[in-house]
Amino acid sequence: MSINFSQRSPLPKIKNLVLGETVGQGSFAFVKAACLESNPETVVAVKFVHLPTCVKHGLSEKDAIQEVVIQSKCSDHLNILKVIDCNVTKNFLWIAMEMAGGGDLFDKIEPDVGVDAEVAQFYFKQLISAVTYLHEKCGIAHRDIKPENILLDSDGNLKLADFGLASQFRRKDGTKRLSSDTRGSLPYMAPEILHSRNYHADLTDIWSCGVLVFVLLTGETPWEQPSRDDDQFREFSENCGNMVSGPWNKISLTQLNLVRKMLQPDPRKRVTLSELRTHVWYTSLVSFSDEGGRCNDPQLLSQKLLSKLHVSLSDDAYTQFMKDDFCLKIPTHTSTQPIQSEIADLRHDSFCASGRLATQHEFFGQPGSRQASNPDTEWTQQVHVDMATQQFQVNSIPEGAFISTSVLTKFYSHREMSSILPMLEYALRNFSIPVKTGSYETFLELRDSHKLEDVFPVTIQIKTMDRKGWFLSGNVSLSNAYGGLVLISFNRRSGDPLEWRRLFKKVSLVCRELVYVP
Ligand SMILES: Nc1ncnc2c1ncn2[C@@H]1O[C@H](COP(=O)(O)OP(=O)(O)OP(=O)(O)O)[C@@H](O)[C@H]1O
Repeated sequence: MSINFSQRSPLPKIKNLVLGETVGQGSFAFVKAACLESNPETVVAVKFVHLPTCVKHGLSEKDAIQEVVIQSKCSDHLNILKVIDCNVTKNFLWIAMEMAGGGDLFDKIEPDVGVDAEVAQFYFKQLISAVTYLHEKCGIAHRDIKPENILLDSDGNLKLADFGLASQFRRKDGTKRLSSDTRGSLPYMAPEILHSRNYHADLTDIWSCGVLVFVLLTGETPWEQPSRDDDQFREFSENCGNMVSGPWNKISLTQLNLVRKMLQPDPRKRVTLSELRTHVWYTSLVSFSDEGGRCNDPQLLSQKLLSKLHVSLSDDAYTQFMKDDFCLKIPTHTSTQPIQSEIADLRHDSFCASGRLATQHEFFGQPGSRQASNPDTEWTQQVHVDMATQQFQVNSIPEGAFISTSVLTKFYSHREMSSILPMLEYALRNFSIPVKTGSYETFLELRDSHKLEDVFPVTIQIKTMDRKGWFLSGNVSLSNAYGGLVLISFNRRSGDPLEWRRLFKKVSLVCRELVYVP
């Protein structure tokens, strides 16, 4: 799905708000930072849902509005993304929400590794707290709990978002309504959704939380779908959940016991939320949070997150990778697959253009940037404390790391565009991602037709199939950043985020000469 909303419809004006940079884009919507006209310190996020695109893909305007109505009803919890205001205009539904300054949770999960166990515990506690509030106070089941629908605030607290599939399972008189539709994302979906005629939607949320904890602890989903056609799920069912091989090996006993109770295929035997809240993983304190479960040491949390995030650019990794993966171009299960009909070329992204890249760090002001007075030291500090840069470092994590406010699938380059573009093009093409040759020449043409400082950002669209055969799309965006560096950012739009990060890591390794490592 290739959408350029800006070319199709101009953005509506929103009273009292000044729109800033684009902070994210999904299949139907994009999100911009905005601040109050009267108080620029107050920053919010505004999501613009493009209604014609929704309708084109079978989602009615009413469905899109219903999502906001439900989310507004349950906005009174620390771990649920707050809706502030919304309205419908000719082409857009806009929703002003609290800004999730820490970006997406999925972006902080290392594929095949997961996150630090204490970080997993912290997010498990916050998620169970949010789901308890949703079920017990609001009578609403989320029905699409997965890392892609979880954002973080700038202190790293979890914010459950995307209520597009949520439904009211408890009636006003307290009785429960059964569900019968097949909704959700297959790897996170409870088996009864596929196999039973009627089921309790709230119980399926507990299953999805179990899969999510599994992903946090291992960096992969336990199966593709909860059906007997899936080898992993069949093995799990045949062994009554007693799994010790593969990714299950990475989980310690206490957590394994917990995950198995949540992944109980019989919903009547599945652990309840109140039982989960008595589990030691829920009751014991996390070193970087207060009694209320809120993060009180974001720096420690960032360091713990970073301790698992690593992109190796070493000679060994490079040689091994070139030998095993890259030049062989083995199709089926080892690499991405082309979608032949679409060949991406380099484009000027007028929508995100803002001259020099205004990053969220600047928008909000981050530790280290406020006090810095010398522009040279300012950019070095910014780049060096950015989690994205630190993931390439082999040694210690420097003091001052902060929860990254934008995607981690990015690197800075100190090289010229004449080196960057051909190398990126070479890497992408060798991962079977169709990109037109001659992107540097295209860049020069674009530069001639724009003012030099206005040519950025330029983007290359990516549409491919991941190694499991699922659609994966997004773009690689090149912007001018601090100190003359070029920021190369891989922005996922749809598909498995773990696969997206795998792709980013491989491209970074192949293009390692481009990557700026302090
Ligand atoms: N409140 C927010 N604060 C900061 N960033 C946000 C916020 N809401 C969304 N984003 C960013 O925008 C991206 C796209 O938003 P979202 O996933 O809601 O769009 P969508 O089109 O509804 O998604 P989908 O493709 O799942 O249907 C998110 O991945 C996230 O990076």
